[in-house]
Amino acid sequence: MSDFDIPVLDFSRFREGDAAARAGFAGELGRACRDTGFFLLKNTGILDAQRTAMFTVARDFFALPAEAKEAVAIANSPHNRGYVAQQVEALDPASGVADAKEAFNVGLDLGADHPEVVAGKPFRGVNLWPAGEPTFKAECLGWYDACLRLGAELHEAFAIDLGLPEDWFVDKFQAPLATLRLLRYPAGGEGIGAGAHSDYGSVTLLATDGVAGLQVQPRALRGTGEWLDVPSVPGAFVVNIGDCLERWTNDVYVSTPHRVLAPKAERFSIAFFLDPDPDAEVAALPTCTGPDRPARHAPTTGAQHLAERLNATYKHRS
Ligand SMILES: O=C(O)CCC(=O)C(=O)O
Ligand SMILES: [Fe+2]
Repeated sequence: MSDFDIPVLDFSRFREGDAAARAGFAGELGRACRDTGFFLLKNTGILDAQRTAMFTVARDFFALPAEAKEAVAIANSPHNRGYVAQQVEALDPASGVADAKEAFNVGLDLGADHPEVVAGKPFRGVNLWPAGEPTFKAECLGWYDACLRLGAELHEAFAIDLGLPEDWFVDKFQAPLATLRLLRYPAGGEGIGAGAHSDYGSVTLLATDGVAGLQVQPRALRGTGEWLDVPSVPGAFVVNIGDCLERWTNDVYVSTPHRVLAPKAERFSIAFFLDPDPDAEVAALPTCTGPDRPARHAPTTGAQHLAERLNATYKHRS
């Protein structure tokens, strides 16, 4: 396997396999996380029917009149939820080009009377929902839960690969900072779909409709101006490591820059960004540090890390 491979991993080996199969899966996963930080994950247990329904409601949402979408604009939420119109966000601000995509964010679904919402805890707030769209809300929350479970199981495999107890991450993902993001890239091939960036969280689970456009820049290509197309396998998730897990693993796992070209045909994708609990300590893992590898980053928390990454100008790696 070279730096250029985006391997396809079979999650049923981990979920249904014996200890040896689970260890084998974890080893392959670990290699992908160290090399490219991107892999495809098939046989996740999420049914095609649920995936189809999710894409259908996303398509219907973006087809609503602009006023209906603006009524749930992210500007109305202090907690990173709601609708983002085209040309509003620039994931690569240094490029001077805004993203052609539009998006809708859903966070952990807490009621207005939840103690952490009442207390005004950062990122803890109510979701914004378009009026009269109960199916939209139900599918979004169903997808959110399915991704949360899958993300938690993946962290068991990360723990095995990293030489930690299998349940090491469990108490760090009890009520995590996770964001579901529906994305629509308009047809036409103008500008950039989503500018070059790395993701902020621990891991991202991405479902796409198969329309090409997503590209990654593994370490070996940095500075060359060359990008690698991410292949599409029907039903499989594109999974990538984000900055939080890179930091947690003391840079053993890699959070790889990626971008989305403006597609010729309309393109939809459903991203799920999984960050740990707000108060979870994110400090270099004991198995990723040693005399030859001192901790490279100061300890932080889930909420602090996310706030810094959302507020800061995006990082530029040389
Ligand atoms: O839509 C995609 O394929 C990727 C989107 C992405 O990278 C992001 O929103 O962080
Ligand atoms: Fe991304």
